[in-house]
Amino acid sequence: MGRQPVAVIIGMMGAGKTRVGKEVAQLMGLPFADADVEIEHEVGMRIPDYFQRYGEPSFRQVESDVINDMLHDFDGIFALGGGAPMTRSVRDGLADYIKDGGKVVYLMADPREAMERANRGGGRPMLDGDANARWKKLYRQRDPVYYRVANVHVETYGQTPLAAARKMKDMIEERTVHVTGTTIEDYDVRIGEGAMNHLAETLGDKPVRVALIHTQPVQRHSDRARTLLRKGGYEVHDILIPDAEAGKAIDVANGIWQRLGDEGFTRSDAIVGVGGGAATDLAGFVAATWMRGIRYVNCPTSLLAMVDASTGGKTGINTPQGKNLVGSFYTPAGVFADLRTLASLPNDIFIEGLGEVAKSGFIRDPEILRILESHAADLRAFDPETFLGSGLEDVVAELIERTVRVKAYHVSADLKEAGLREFLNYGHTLAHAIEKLEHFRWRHGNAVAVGCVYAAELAHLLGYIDQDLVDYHRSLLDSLGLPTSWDGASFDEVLALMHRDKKARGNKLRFVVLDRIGHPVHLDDPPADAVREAFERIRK
Ligand SMILES: NC(=O)c1ccc[n+]([C@@H]2O[C@H](COP(=O)([O-])OP(=O)(O)OC[C@H]3O[C@@H](n4cnc5c(N)ncnc54)[C@H](O)[C@@H]3O)[C@@H](O)[C@H]2O)c1
Ligand SMILES: O=C(O)C(=O)C[C@@H](O)[C@H](O)[C@H](O)COP(=O)(O)O
Repeated sequence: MGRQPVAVIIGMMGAGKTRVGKEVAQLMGLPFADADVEIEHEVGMRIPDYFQRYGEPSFRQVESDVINDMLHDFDGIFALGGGAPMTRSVRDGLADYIKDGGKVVYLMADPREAMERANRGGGRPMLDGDANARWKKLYRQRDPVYYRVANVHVETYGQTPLAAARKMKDMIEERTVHVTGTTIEDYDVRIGEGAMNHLAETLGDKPVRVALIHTQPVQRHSDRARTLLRKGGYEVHDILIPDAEAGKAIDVANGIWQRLGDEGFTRSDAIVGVGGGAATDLAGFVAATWMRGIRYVNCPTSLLAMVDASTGGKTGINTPQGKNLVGSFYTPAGVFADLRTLASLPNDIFIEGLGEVAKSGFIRDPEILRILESHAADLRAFDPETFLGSGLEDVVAELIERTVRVKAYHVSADLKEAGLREFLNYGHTLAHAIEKLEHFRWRHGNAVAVGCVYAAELAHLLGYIDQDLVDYHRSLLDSLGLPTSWDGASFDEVLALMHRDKKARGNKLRFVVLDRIGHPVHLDDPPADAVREAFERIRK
């Protein structure tokens, strides 16, 4: 692929495409180009003169040629004239550009303001005659086309050009993973600063009430969600739940069911979960069970929830007998991994999330492992206060996107975990036992790190992998600040809990092991002595 614009801006005359586009280019340190200026350069005269001399069809042909050339030969921010997307060949060019990863941004300004600005400027052949009436007619024709053609929609009502440009920059830089599947409605995982801005657009206009489920440590992020929801016109019902695993409990779910009943939640209302994986697991569980299922959206705020828990539809609670023993597969309508929320995430909880990131590298995407290796020291030193705008932010965004893609790959093909999805459970057979035996004082991602080393030892004992790969598990996880050993209980206690793992069948244990990096396999009913010996090897 050659050069292509970082973003193409479309929208009505007067929406501010040039003004805002120039600001965006400056913020991103990129060149800016305006299609109309390029056309004037090409034809050697001003556009009104060209229109008058040769007419609109000839102008549209030149416009299309110039734009399609620029789509392959310009690598900055490119603003198009208001009428350009109405030409078929321009739309085709933009569709190909999107397929190659391009961003076509519909700049949606307040129509009244845009109309006034367009009429003030003059020199617009399309507005000859009654300018207001012409503008309104064009708006009615063009708005639905812009909306369809664009893959990024930036609403700037009442904002200054700089504020609009900042918002557009965030949205251009956003990454999206599309989750599909034959048994689910598709949804997007949006990753970026400001990703939460998509809340209302994703919930749509059906819900009247929205239950905003969150924990206390993420209060400032749920406050932002509440503001966005209120702006979207919803009646917001704030539901504070106990933090971390204490929130994943039947009495918490029961308390929320009572509130939803008392506060009149119907099937068309919705739930938004804001917080770490425990909060999003619980929010999803309540959504799955209330009236047998209502719409929900996750706003994960921990790294672990962003890369794993918020996506894929495993919802649930713990019981006194073990981790996640009650729950359902119920997919969200959208997931917003807003990187701004990481600016309050404590270092140890960030590092914990790297456990699931590494797991995804081991089972599917070796590039994740390479990124982890080359940025281990910076990742380990994660500081929420300096994170946003730092070089590390891009690295973390890339890791989140890649890990979510690994998750999407498995859940799209096998939502209900008939086989393939079990690979996401690499390291979890032991991890869940550790969490339970440690009374949930051990963080999930830390337990998964130890569990991956255990699975590697088991695989090595049974001849699947060599010692080097076991050592690599230890050295990589250790370099990230993750634990690789545990000695908190007897083998018999661990074994009893591993038999309650959801992969177990009858009296037989079932593990996921690797036979090489990126290639997991199922291990059914392994020899008892290997199961025990692998455990001895992860003890301190
Ligand atoms: N459903 C799934 O597919 C899936 C996948 C992986 C993990 N999980 C579950 O997710 C849970 C682990 O998630 P977790 O690691 O996020 O733990 P967590 O939800 O317990 O959150 C960890 C702590 O960090 C706080 N926190 C979260 N975001 C914060 C922020 N931005 N600023 C300040 N504090 C913040 C939380 O309030 C909590 O105190 C486990 O229950 C695990 O079983 C589920
Ligand atoms: O999505 C999955 O499937 C996973 O197994 C992802 C795991 O990382 C996650 O911890 C999940 O909650 C484990 O689920 P469980 O079914 O083993 O309870």
